[in-house]
Amino acid sequence: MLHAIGLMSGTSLDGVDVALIESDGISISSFGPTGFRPYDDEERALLRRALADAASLADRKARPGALREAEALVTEAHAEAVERFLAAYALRAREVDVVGFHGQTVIHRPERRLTVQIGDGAALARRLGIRTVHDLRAADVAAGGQGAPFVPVFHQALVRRAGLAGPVAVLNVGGVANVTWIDADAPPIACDTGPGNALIDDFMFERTGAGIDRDGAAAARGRVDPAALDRLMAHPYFAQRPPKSLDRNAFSREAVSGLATEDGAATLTAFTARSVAAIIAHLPAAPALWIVCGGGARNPTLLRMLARETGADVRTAEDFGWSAEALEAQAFAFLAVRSLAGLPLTFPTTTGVAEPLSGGVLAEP
Ligand SMILES: Nc1ncnc2c1ncn2[C@@H]1O[C@H](COP(=O)(O)OP(=O)(O)OP(=O)(O)O)[C@@H](O)[C@H]1O
Ligand SMILES: CC(=O)N[C@H]1[C@@H]2OC[C@@H](O2)[C@@H](O)[C@@H]1O[C@H](C)C(=O)O
Repeated sequence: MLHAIGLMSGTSLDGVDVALIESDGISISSFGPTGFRPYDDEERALLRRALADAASLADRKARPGALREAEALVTEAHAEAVERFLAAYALRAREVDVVGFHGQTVIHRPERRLTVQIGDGAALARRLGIRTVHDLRAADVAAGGQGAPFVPVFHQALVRRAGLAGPVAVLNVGGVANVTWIDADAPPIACDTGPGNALIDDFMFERTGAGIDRDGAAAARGRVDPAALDRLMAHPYFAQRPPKSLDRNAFSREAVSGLATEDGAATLTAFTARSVAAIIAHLPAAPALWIVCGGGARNPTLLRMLARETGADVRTAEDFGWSAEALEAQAFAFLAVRSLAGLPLTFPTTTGVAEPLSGGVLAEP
């Protein structure tokens, strides 16, 4: 068993999640503490500029425009996050066997065999004095895979550890939503389902300056506009069979631009719920249980809409003693251990690679 720290900075641009686990990459022997290092408004603005400057990237090593400055910020923020975490829990770097460093996705175009997560893994390893596995998505995309989602193999370990009979769906609602369908020991089936919180966050940022509909309060007061929801659901992505994945900015919120803020929030929240339910038609069997993780698990309005749209039992990661917020960081700790062991990170049924494939680049301190 190794002590591994996982680091995730996701598409919501809210900050760096940190988690410590003990695992051999197959089972999880213990969950350690978790941490979070938020981005401040200035850092988030720089990351948004970097996302915009990355839209035209063709060379995954190029760092035009704000990307070089943003990569330095991402590396520094992750280093600070780990250093504060170690200090908070009186841990020493030599007690950590490996760090799994996802970095910050700035562009994801698997159809062009291009995915870029900024963050300097070699610099982070040197700064922390800990072996660091980074650039975890590159091998999958280079092999023709979707390059996402990567959490399914960890979801499967969680479901197995909880002794849950399948079929169970584990749904991560981050900026983008992704689902893992798990039944017994069959390979997990997974894909991005559609929008998670990103459209809601961006809409609320535009209308109120706060990049969140906290507790789904605005959506709860609003009314879903059926015509706008139908327009949103007409996107061809929902008819595609898995494996499939998304860039954060894959969907437009133009359909709700004419709605009042609360009705727009309600309609975008319903869009997330209905697009999640649309994946059921592409699964071997409808899950009777959905376990929601990611920040969206904190949105009761979304959870209510998910239960209505799926017709299933919708619970949260916390209901099972998991950490909704830190689960992705835990996953990248698990994936880093698997990378060191040469175990597969992705599968034909999760990203569409031809064979189970390992990945990640190891940087020694
Ligand atoms: N109390 C809350 N009420 C409503 N939404 C919330 C709440 N707390 C968090 N969120 C949502 O969760 C988001 C952060 O979730 P999370 O950290 O899972 O995203 P992420 O990991 O960056 O995304 P991704 O998994 O796509 O990379 C916030 O941007 C916000 O939209
Ligand atoms: C390219 C990329 O960073 N994709 C993210 C994004 O955020 C959620 C969803 O889209 C998922 O596909 C993925 O992250 C999670 C951690 C994953 O790979 O499982």
